[in-house]
Amino acid sequence: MTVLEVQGLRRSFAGLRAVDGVSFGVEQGEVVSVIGPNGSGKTTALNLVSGVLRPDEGRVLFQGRDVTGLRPERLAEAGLSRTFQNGRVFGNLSVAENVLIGLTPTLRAARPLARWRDIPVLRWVSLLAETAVALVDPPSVRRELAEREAEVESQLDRFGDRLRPRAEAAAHTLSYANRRRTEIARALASGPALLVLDEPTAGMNPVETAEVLEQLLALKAAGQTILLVEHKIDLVMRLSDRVLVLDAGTVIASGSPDEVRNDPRVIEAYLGKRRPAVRP
Ligand SMILES: Nc1ncnc2c1ncn2[C@@H]1O[C@H](COP(=O)(O)OP(=O)(O)OP(=O)(O)O)[C@@H](O)[C@H]1O
Repeated sequence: MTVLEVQGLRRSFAGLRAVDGVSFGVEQGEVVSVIGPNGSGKTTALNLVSGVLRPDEGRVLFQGRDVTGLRPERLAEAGLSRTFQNGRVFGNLSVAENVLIGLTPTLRAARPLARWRDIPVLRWVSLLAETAVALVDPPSVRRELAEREAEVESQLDRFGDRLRPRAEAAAHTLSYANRRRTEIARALASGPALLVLDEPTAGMNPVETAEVLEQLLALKAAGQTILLVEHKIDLVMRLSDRVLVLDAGTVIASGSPDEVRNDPRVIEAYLGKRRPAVRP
């Protein structure tokens, strides 16, 4: 089954074509990586897929549904979760609370009338209902949150000694690598059909990178569908089923890691701009 289908995406910034007619698909259980030199449009492409930016042209189909232009929170509810290049966490909340927030799209009792949020006239009714539920704290909400705590625990366990002992620590006290782990745990908490990761190992040392690679391989083995932007080519080659290479906003090559590694256009794009990225 095709989880994500991107058709002819375009997005310009002040005349600069950051993404210029990009099309690709992600099948269920696949890991697809997007690579390319700096400024080639990778993050913009992820932003278009995950609703952070609206495309000037093109369509995004998620699980067969046209979701072009939907906001990120609606996409999260539909099953598309993402992380950001710079590791966004809520600094004053604990690690466990950050992960709990990732479960918001799955809450039912705590978010009555959530589906009315997109209807301008009824939006306030939905907000009022959520506030009332928060103030009254009915047993159904307590039960739901207690159930969700088990999910938070299991996400923290995924990162073992790195996050488990720090569950109650404020996120601003974490190392950079642990913030990235917290962000991944938060994105996974809702059980997304598609996990979108923007440079999950950015700023990590080789040991930390190897650890994240193992965790991503475990996720892949468990059947998680992943779309990934990453500069670390060794990680991309080990993890990906397919690799998409962007240059100047267009797809210049796509295929298995081996096909892409040996593609002359890819070698040229990298050697012209970032010498050590691709090893022939
Ligand atoms: N909000 C923006 N406003 C103006 N220009 C932008 C904006 N976002 C991206 N760009 C430009 O679009 C082009 C593509 O940027 P993008 O961040 O998508 O590339 P990238 O491949 O992710 O780069 P990197 O590997 O450095 O993260 C770049 O020239 C960038 O300067």
